[in-house]
This record gives sequence, C-alpha cells and structure tokens, in this order.
Amino acid sequence: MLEIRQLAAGYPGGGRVLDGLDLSVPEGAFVAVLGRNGMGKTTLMRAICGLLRASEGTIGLGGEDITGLASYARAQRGIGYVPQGREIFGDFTVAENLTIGRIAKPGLSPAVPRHLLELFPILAERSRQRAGSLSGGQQQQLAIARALAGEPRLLLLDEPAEGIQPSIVQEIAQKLREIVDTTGLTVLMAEQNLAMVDGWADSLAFVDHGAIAESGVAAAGIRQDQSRLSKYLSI
Ligand SMILES: Nc1ncnc2c1ncn2[C@@H]1O[C@H](COP(=O)(O)OP(=O)(O)OP(=O)(O)O)[C@@H](O)[C@H]1O
Repeated sequence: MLEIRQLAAGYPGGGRVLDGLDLSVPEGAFVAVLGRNGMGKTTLMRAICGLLRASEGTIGLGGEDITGLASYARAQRGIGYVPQGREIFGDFTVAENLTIGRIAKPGLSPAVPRHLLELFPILAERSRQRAGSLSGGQQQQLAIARALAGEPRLLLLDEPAEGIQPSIVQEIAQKLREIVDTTGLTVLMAEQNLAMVDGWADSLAFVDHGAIAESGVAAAGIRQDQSRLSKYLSI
C-alpha cells in the first residue's frame, strides 16, 4: 500500500531531518513507527501526506508514485491524517467537525455515515456540543473520526496517545484495531506510548536519526523487549 524509498526531507535552513528512509506498509496492516523525540516521526508523517516536500526519494501509494503530488491530491487518493495535537476546530460543534471531514474530500456527500457514530458513541451523544469543550481523549476520538469521515485508504496518526489518560489510550487503540480488522483500512501511526501499540499494532518500525533502523518487529510483547526499548526509546 505504502512504499517509501530513500526518502530525504527537512526544513528550510535546517538541513535534512529524514535521510535515506525506507518503509513498506502492506495493505490492511496496522504499523507503528516508534522513536525518541526529534528523531523525525512528525516529519515523516508530514512528508507522506504532502505537507512537506521530499528532497530525494520516492513515496508510492497503491502502486502510484505520489512524491510530487500536493497534499490535497494525496487526500483525494485516500490519505487521511490525524496530526499531533489533534487540531480539531474547537469553536465548531462535534457534528460540524465531522462534516468538515466529509466535505474536505470531493465527491462525498456531507452526511456523516451512521457506522462512524456507532463506532464513537460519545461523539453521537455530544454531537451538538462545542468540540473545544470535550476532554482530551474525546477530542482525539473526534480527530480520528473526522479523518475517517473522509473515507481514507491509509490513515496516518501522529502520537495519538499524547496527553491522554491510560484507559482512553486502550479504548482508542482497540477501536483502531477493530477498524483495521473490519474495513481493511491501512494504519501508520507514530508513537512513543507502548500501550497504544503493544497488543494492537501488527508490526513496529524504529526510527533513529531520520532513517528506519529496524522494521517488521512484532508489536506484541514490545513492552518486555528491554534491549530495543533502551536502544530506540531510551527507556
Ligand atoms: N518546522 C520546523 N523547522 C525546523 N526544524 C524543525 C521543524 N519541525 C521539526 N524540526 C526539527 O526536525 C527534527 C525532527 O522533528 P520531528 O518533529 O519530526 O521529530 P519527532 O520524532 O516527531 O519528535 P516529537 O516526538 O518531539 O514530535 C527535530 O530536530 C526538530 O527540531
């Protein structure tokens, strides 16, 4: 589904953040990219969804080279993005946020599919409430549901566990697993919180100084893998 080869990307005046990064994500898989702060997880997510240009390398989606495409064209081809910090529209209602997720993708009707509200009952309950008044965990669910409302094939999530209480982390991880299993959605998540991936993701890739140091590592049991945890996460 996603094939990244020798990707290099960075920020103006800041040099390369990603350098020679290779990553493959099979269709229907739930893959998590783990790494310490500043190793390039957000930069990778932004490069995949087109918010940051690659200076070298290629990004393929479903067999198509999307490296040169603008972010809206990548969204049209099925990339959904849940950014770090969620970026929901706090002054709009929950329902309006979900509608924005629908209409942002040309060709979709504005009506939010019922199955999405069944998956996130708290959002159905609070649909008329200002999104900014939700708890952090509820806002994260809204950010995920808003991205899913655009019916992506590939969902990118950037540290969705950040600032969220442990019980809600489990709930969100379980929902993502359920969506992958029932719809065939492909998920690529950047994380540092092991509770979000251990037992939920299929496999892990470790990013170290802008490149993937190891990939295809089983997610189940990673909390006991002390040598990788100290090597890649300093814990
Ligand atoms: N807008 C920017 N301009 C310049 N440098 C940046 C910018 N954003 C990030 N960087 C730098 O790029 C490097 C990688 O940052 P990135 O945010 O991708 O890391 P990360 O692994 O997602 O870390 P975190 O977990 O802290 O979000 C860091 O050295 C960071 O300082």
